[in-house]
Amino acid sequence: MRSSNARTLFEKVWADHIVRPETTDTPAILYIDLHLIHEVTTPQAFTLLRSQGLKLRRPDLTLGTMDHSTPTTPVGSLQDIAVVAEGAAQQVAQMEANCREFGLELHGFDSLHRGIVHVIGPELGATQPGKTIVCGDSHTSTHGAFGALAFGIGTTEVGHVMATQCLLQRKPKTLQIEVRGNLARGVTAKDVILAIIGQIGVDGGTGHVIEYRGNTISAMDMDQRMTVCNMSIEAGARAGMIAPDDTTFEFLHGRPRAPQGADWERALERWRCLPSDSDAQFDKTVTVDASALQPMVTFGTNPGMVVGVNEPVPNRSDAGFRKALEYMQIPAGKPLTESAVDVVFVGSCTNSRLSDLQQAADVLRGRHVAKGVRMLVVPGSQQIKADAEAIGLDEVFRAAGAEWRESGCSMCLGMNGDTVAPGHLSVSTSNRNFEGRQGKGARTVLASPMTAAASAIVGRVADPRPFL
Ligand SMILES: CC(C)[C@H](C(=O)O)[C@@H](O)C(=O)O
Ligand code: SF4
Repeated sequence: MRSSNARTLFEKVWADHIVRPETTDTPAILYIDLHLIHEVTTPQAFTLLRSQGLKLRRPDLTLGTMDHSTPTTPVGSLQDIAVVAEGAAQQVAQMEANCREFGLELHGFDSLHRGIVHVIGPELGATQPGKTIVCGDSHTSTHGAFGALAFGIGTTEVGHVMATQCLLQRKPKTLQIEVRGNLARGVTAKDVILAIIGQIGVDGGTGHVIEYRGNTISAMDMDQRMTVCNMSIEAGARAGMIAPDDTTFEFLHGRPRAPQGADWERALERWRCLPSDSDAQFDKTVTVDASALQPMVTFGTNPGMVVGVNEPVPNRSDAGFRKALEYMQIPAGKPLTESAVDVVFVGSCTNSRLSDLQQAADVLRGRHVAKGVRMLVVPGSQQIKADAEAIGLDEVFRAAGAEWRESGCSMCLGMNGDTVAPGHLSVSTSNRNFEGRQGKGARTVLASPMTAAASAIVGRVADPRPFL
């Protein structure tokens, strides 16, 4: 039976945070529970605050890290960063100074919790169900895996949130993506989200907040759910969300910023009310059969240009498609397994958590990276680095001939000096394969950690399943 007040997860979180409702003339004013900040998109906002003599409205709801411009080779001090990349050094020093001046918590160089902003929020337990979370970064959608409404904002909006803890927003529409079926061995959350983007297109989610549902999603652990939500933005969506459940609660329990004791019990009560009502209506519905999926790889210059690793690259005559294949130097009609690989990158906010590293290590254990291939493994946070080292993953990577690095965004976008050379082909576990994303003229194939590791061994894009 339909009841008129049935609501989706998104609608519940939205309604809980309305300070002033939307009208035809004005967007809604939305209260923000957590503002994550990093060194790239904050300098202008701090300058604005300073020039207007403003303080942060809620420094206690603001959490900073440095990730994009930080070196992944060990450095002794801030000064050493200049050696890596000059602009980067300035950004990092400025972030330190700004956070000190405004009294903000920053996970700087010495912090065990420094790492990619979308990795440390969940790791600290700051990311929680039902929260509104923003950051001047498009992959803020990652935090939606916990049933939070989380999205990227522009630099001007970063300033608004700093000054007011609020944001002007138009209410997006809702899109449910129902993913059903058990994943075959060697097929991961990364393959699921790449397949979804392949199916609905890079603008398939435009104007919508996606809720991922179905038994494939509920069977996923939090790392996998984060991988899925992370790439919502690559389907054009405003945000991606997954209903919180026991998997979510177990992940959060006991983390430093999660509620404790009686507060935890009260939080659980609230969180259990968040999932979409059974008769809630979505503006749009898409169904995906995940049981038939194979490992996916991108062949073009957007994440929607994707095929199964053994499938031939499709042939289309439109100019955009031709241009993408030309840039990628990938022929239509042949599978990517014929393409030679120069670089393999395991990392980024999509796939740099412990289980991702474990999957790559499982493929590499006792094997070696092919001659001429450079493989870089970059954990998402210093905590993940420590956890990985505690179980010997660093040794597996080093023994295989891969480089084991400090945490950060690294080669995902190459702001810190970790780049792919012009013309080189990189198999990357990151989320964007745009022209020049990993370096000028670099060619990027997006894939799962297992596919990336298998490709490193073979020296061509490779199906990981024979290595499992
Ligand atoms: C630098 C930052 C603004 C950017 C983003 O918003 O996503 C980056 O993280 C990216 O992945 O391209
Ligand atoms: S890892 Fe990549 S996608 Fe994620 S925040 Fe950093 S640059 Fe952006």
